[in-house]
Amino acid sequence: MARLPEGTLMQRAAAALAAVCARTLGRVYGSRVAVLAGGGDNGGDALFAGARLARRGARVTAILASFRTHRAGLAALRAAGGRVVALTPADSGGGSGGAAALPEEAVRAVASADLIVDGLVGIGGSGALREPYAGLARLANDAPGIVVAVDVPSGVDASTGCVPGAAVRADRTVTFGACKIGLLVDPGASHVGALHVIDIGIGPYLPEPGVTALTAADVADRLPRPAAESDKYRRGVVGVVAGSDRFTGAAVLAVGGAVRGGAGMVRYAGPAEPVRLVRARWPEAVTTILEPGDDVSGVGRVQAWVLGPGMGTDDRAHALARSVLDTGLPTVLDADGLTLLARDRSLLRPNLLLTPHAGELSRLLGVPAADIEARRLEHVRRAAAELGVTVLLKGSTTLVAEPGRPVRVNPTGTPWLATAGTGDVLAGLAGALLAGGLDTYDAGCCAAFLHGLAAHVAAAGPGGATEAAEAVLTTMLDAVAGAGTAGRADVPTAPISAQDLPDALPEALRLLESPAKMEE
Ligand SMILES: NC(=O)C1=CN([C@@H]2O[C@H](COP(=O)(O)OP(=O)(O)OC[C@H]3O[C@@H](n4cnc5c(N)ncnc54)[C@H](OP(=O)(O)O)[C@@H]3O)[C@@H](O)[C@H]2O)[C@@H](O)CC1
Ligand SMILES: [K+]
Repeated sequence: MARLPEGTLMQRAAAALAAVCARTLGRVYGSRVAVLAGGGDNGGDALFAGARLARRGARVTAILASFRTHRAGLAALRAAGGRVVALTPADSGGGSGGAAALPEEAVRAVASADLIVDGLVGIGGSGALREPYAGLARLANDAPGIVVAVDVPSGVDASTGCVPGAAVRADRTVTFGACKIGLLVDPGASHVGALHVIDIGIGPYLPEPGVTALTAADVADRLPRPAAESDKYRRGVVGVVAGSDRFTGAAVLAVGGAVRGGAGMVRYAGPAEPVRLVRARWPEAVTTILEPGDDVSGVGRVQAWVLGPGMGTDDRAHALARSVLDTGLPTVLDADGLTLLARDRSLLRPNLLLTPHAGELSRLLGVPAADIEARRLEHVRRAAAELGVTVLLKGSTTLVAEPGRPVRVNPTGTPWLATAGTGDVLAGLAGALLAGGLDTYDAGCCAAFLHGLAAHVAAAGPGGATEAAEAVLTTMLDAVAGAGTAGRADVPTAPISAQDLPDALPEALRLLESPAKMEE
């Protein structure tokens, strides 16, 4: 890299950025483009890209947020016929700022632009955006034009995904070299829009990432597959301790996730009413009625447990949970099981996969849930380190952390999953993968991946399932792996319920197993 002439990387970045802008505009000639340029190299990228668009006939106005502007970029823009609006000290807005403090010319240029290039700050940004950067970010968000962020939406912390103040909400983000962590982790991830990862030739020089994502091929490689000589015991028997007379659905859903997740056998143990319902919906499950005070010694041989959804948190539930954990077998601990653990840390064992949402992690760590949502990466890492186990933090971007390994971010999530009971299915599915021999880290990551894919399949319905899943498998994952462009398929979708997920899992698995389709 040191041998590349100065500016080569920026030229590659600007060329790719201009190409994405041109594709987005459709017709460049005569289009109106506003370039928001900060004082660093991120502004330089944006100005050079603006110059390229101006040379193709776009009417480009650059708004300079800082007195220190990238000189060569500014010269190129001017030479290509671009207009420049420089903000003066009075435009800084005295800290409170906002659009009102910006000159009319800048406001007009942004409001009337077909496309706005956000080159305010990139990986060199730190802390909440100051004025006038923050005001320009808000202006861009309120404008009707398409917003293309350069490297990172300004205001999003590239290394954590935290958004400490005003931030650009982009329709597209063109990022260079590698996908930054902050583009994958919420709340930053929800500012990114469609993601384009551009290889500018610095791959070999990048450090080991602290966050990674599994591709479809990675997941397919890891999934346990029955061999010719497999019997139900070798494929893995998963024991499910979930549900209660009050919460019967949790039992049915967790068992469903385990059955459809490929377990050789599912044993369910619980009170008589959920046992009846489990048998009605999943006749292949082997059930044991637990009377109050029973432990799991009579349940039979299992290789992994799913413990917690809907089981309650009273003393009996506590004793039952302890009897499961005392087996020492790999266990997915979810929902009420996590509440019990938050109250009694002596339940902690090695070989656990905890699957909290932000509220449950908040109780485990003694940190407000809002802090967890704002700094998800930090808190999932901290939970894994403090508890010494694998932690899967559910949410709009699910994260899986294990001490000493990179955090894995799940790329298949969808907002349709934010509905009651979906977590029970995830717990059952992860349990099936644990029983099949995956370790807690891979079981958590693969379960989250398949769960998200099944949700896309279910939301798209039979007509659009394949298209929806392929869109997730090809474009999005390529982008995460650093190879291209991400976009979501325009498949019509509808709300899903948790019970749709077990039924969608077989189709999700089939699509995952058809590499030809994924590589098209
Ligand atoms: N690395 C590479 O190989 C390549 C990198 N490339 C590009 O370079 C970018 C990194 O450039 P960079 O290092 O110059 O930093 P950058 O993101 O422009 O930010 C610095 C500016 O932001 C300002 N600023 C900071 N925080 C702020 C705040 N809170 N609120 C307001 N202002 C704030 C800060 O102001 P200052 O603190 O100096 O007053 C300074 O002016 C990278 O993202 C990519 O686009 C490509 O060309 C390809 C090759
Ligand atoms: K930016």
